Amino acid sequence: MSQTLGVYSASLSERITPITGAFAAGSCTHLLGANGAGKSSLLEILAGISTPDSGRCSIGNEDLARLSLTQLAGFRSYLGQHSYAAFAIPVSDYLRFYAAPAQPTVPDLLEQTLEVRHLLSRPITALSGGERQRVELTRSLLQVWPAICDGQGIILLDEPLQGLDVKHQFGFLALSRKLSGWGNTVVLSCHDIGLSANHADCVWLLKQGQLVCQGAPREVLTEANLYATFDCHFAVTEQRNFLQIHVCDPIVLP
Ligand SMILES: Nc1ncnc2c1ncn2[C@@H]1O[C@H](COP(=O)(O)OP(=O)(O)OP(=O)(O)O)[C@@H](O)[C@H]1O
Repeated sequence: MSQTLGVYSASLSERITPITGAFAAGSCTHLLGANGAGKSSLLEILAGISTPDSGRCSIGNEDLARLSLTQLAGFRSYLGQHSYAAFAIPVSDYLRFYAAPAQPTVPDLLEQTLEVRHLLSRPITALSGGERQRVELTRSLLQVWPAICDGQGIILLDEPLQGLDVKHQFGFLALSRKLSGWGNTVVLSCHDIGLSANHADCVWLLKQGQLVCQGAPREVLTEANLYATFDCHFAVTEQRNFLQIHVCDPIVLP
């Protein structure tokens, strides 16, 4: 089954107005927009956690609503913004609890990127914010790792970079591209426009629950589109094949 994700006129009361679009299998899409723009709400709809009031979602040729949670759990990972364990269990137990039966240990690729091995014996509640986020990212990918290895995974991540230091941010963005390169569908939300400009195959700009535009970063991340989305003036330049995006007009307080 191809794992292209589609939304057709999907809306969620006062959070998302009807949105239509597709996230291609094998692509890494970043959702960008101001606070409250609807990024988390859209991810919840795509994950099957929130049911749209109207419209529908599809995975390949299947209607998302027709898939059971057990079926989804085999290939779809979702990491919310506040997915934190509340109990002081060791990281190793936490990861083992969620891991796919066929992949009980952390694969080398995840370890190289997220570096959680030295944290395994520590209580999860005693980690720093960024360390916990690395454990949560590991957990969410470990859960569907066999499907990811087959290029059949759907990976939905709400602000995966939150709390990560620079090295782990870049490492994780490289990992996201690698996993989408294997055929998986990756959709994540991000607040760093400059990083998304250079690490996404596709970006969606959202504002007040609406899709402003979507497409390849170089086509979509124009000064006009960014102003329309964020109400800030941006300067977009290119250096050594990298897009550089800065706010160029400071917001003047009264
Ligand atoms: N559970 C909820 N019930 C009702 N409204 C909600 C709920 N969660 C979010 N909202 C509202 O829906 C709108 C979209 O919120 P959402 O969390 O999707 O935005 P976001 O783009 O992810 O924002 P942020 O960047 O701050 O995380 C906001 O107006 C928010 O107040």
